[in-house]
Amino acid sequence: MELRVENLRASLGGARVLRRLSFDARGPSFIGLVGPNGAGKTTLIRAVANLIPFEGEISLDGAPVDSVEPRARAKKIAYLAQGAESHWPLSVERVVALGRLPHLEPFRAASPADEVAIERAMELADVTRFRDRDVLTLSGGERARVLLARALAVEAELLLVDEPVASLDPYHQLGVMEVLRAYVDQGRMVIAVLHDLSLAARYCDRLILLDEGIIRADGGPAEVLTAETLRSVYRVEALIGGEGRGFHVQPVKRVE
Ligand SMILES: Nc1ncnc2c1ncn2[C@@H]1O[C@H](COP(=O)(O)OP(=O)(O)OP(=O)(O)O)[C@@H](O)[C@H]1O
Repeated sequence: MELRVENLRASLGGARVLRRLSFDARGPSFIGLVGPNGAGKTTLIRAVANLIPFEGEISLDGAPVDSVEPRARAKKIAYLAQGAESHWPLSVERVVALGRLPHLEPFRAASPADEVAIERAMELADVTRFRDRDVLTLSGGERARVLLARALAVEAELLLVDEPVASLDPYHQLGVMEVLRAYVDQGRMVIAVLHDLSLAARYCDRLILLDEGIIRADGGPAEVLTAETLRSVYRVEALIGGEGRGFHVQPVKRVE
């Protein structure tokens, strides 16, 4: 899978949110999209999912995303929105099964491959024990994992997730990062919007740091999360240490 973003621009409500943004990503890759509030992270992944109008080019394996037939696109790209909610009183299993919709032939029941994907996704997101529960009766963090399972069940080559760990306890934050890592290690691409810089650095192959609609840094976690970028982009002094899975960033003071 190859993703190319070339000269991407997008405006929302008359305001320019993304300004001439370009990057390429290839092969199995776990990309963390980081940056301060309002930087344009959600807008960028919504553009990649072809959910908002944009100028410039976004292509997947050479095909512009806006030219791909919607059902084919829904199989190739899964998107989990920030704070996504479930509004209907469906069982957990039914909600996760919705992730298979792009794969279903009209008026056909789920195939064995669909069943396997649904079971696997529930297992990965640690929600199998809730399978018969009404999703509306779950806690916020449990529901967030069900919605992640729905996105995993798509088995898309590109998974876009917006703040997937925001409402989770530490155990499940690590669990979700491991699940996303494993998804990439199966040969797919994940782009995750993350505010927890330590988690981002420890699990992602690459970080793209956005600020005011432009890419301010792009590279390995230690290259991107320097004292200088944390000061100039996030406006914080931070303690940075460790490497690999031990890498950590601890913001300690605001810079005015
Ligand atoms: N419909 C809209 N009309 C006007 N401005 C908008 C609209 N939607 C988003 N914006 C603005 O676009 C900018 C980028 O928003 P976006 O949601 O992409 O940021 P973000 O980096 O994901 O932020 P956060 O970390 O706070 O979720 C923000 O300043 C936001 O206020």
